[in-house]
Amino acid sequence: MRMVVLTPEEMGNVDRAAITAGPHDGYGLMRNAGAAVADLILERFSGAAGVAVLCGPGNNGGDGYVIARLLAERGVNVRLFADAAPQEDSDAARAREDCFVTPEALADFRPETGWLVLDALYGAGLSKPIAGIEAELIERVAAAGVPVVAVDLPSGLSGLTGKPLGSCFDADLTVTFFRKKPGHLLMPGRRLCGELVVADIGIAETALASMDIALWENGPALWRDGVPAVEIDAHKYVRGHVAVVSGGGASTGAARLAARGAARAGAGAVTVLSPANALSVNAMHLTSIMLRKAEAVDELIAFLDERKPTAAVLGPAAGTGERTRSFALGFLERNEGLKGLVLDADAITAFADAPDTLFEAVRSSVIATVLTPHDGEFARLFGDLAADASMSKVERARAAAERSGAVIILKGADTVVACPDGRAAINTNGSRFLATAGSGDVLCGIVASHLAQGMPVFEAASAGVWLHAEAGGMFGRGLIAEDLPEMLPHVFQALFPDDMG
Ligand SMILES: NC(=O)C1=CN([C@@H]2O[C@H](COP(=O)(O)OP(=O)(O)OC[C@H]3O[C@@H](n4cnc5c(N)ncnc54)[C@H](O)[C@@H]3O)[C@@H](O)[C@H]2O)[C@@H](O)CC1
Ligand SMILES: [K+]
Repeated sequence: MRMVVLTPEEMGNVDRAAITAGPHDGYGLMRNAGAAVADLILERFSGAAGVAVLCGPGNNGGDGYVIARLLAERGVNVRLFADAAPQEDSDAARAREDCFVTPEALADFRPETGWLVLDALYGAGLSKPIAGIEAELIERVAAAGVPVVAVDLPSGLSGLTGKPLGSCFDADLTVTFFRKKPGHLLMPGRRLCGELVVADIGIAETALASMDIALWENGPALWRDGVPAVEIDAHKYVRGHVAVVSGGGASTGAARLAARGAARAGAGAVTVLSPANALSVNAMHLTSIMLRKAEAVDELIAFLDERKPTAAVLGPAAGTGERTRSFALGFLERNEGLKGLVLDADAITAFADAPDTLFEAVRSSVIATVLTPHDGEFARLFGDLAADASMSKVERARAAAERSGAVIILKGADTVVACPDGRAAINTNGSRFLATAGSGDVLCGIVASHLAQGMPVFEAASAGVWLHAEAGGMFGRGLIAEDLPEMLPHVFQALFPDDMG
């Protein structure tokens, strides 16, 4: 199943639609939410001496009152801390009335060893930084190092951006409802949530039917059907031909990493395009991958006319000068044969002084273009978006995609893939071991390989990011970039077990 991610605002719409459709009213959903959290606490923290429930003024606090009551009914030692009473006649007010545990003042809360803290201060409704006594409590809990279970979101964390607004709980377990929110997946939110559980609270799947969904957690369900099958009568060029541009004599490894990634990801043919001074070093290190001289753009055009590659990679150690700029524009001006272009590293930096030249070329090109910046490269092309701290990583990547006309792979521990049409995916299978030189070069090759094989661009980019991360995770400690292409057959075997033979 495709893993839909809802913004807090969309989740509010879903809640309202579900309440209108029935059978549960708002308090019914709150009771279901509270029961899901209480069950998990009983299951996971049965050895706790007690549970201190901290309730805020809104519905997040309402969930907390339900949890306090259910745990106390089950014989758990519960203390309840809350200052402001919920608004009269609200669901949270009903939950408080039904809770027989007497609330104590928040200021009287002291974390106790062996106890669990249940954070029900703020969830989706957080609207400003947490201050005063609540901020103090968060500091006290962090200093005491006691375990924290957060209801919906760790209080202080923005469900939209994944960034804390001031003080924020660092939870061991977060239980959210119905669907994940961007703040659970984007860093540092993902880390601050601890383990994330999505609980069913009785909202029907049909609540999503009328919504214009545009954000997913990246995973095979998003693109698996688009991965090209290899037909029994396939020949190498039917399986796509990827061209990778190499840098000069002392900087050729990056292109070969991309080329190897492209080959292992399924392209039938791969050619490295090399300046004259790097031909012999490239030749010494290439076997199944072809090699061709392309010193200047006329040689590139001759190659494109003659060999008709279906996708290309430009940037890894290609240099930031005129050759790279002219090659990028040369690729983008093609109107037949070439289907996809991945611009990375130096090909991004090469346009730092003239981003609009690149964007205009991308927008007027028929070629599906993917830009793969890390944060530093992103800032070179989209300085204003990079500087806007109010934007989430998803919003930044989407705005960049819309402006440039390219699919953006904004890399990091929480890589975001965004399409100019607004679709976006947050990647969550990233391995910490991917932080190694050359890893990004391999990613370019994998993405280009899928483009070369005719996969639509958003799917090709999302698949490339996921497969690359999966390969890194499967290898684990000791990983170097050279290992990533070699892990791909194992990743594919796990993904397509029927594809042997
Ligand atoms: N029917 C529903 O809508 C459901 C909602 N649920 C819960 O409801 C939560 C959302 O409830 P609300 O929309 O009431 O929002 P919250 O309970 O997160 O907080 C909203 C209240 O806190 C105040 N506030 C926000 N930030 C503050 C800050 N930093 N300092 C002081 N006051 C602040 C607001 O003015 C408002 O009164 C979800 O996170 C979830 O836990 C669940 O019960 C499931 C069903
Ligand atoms: K919370």
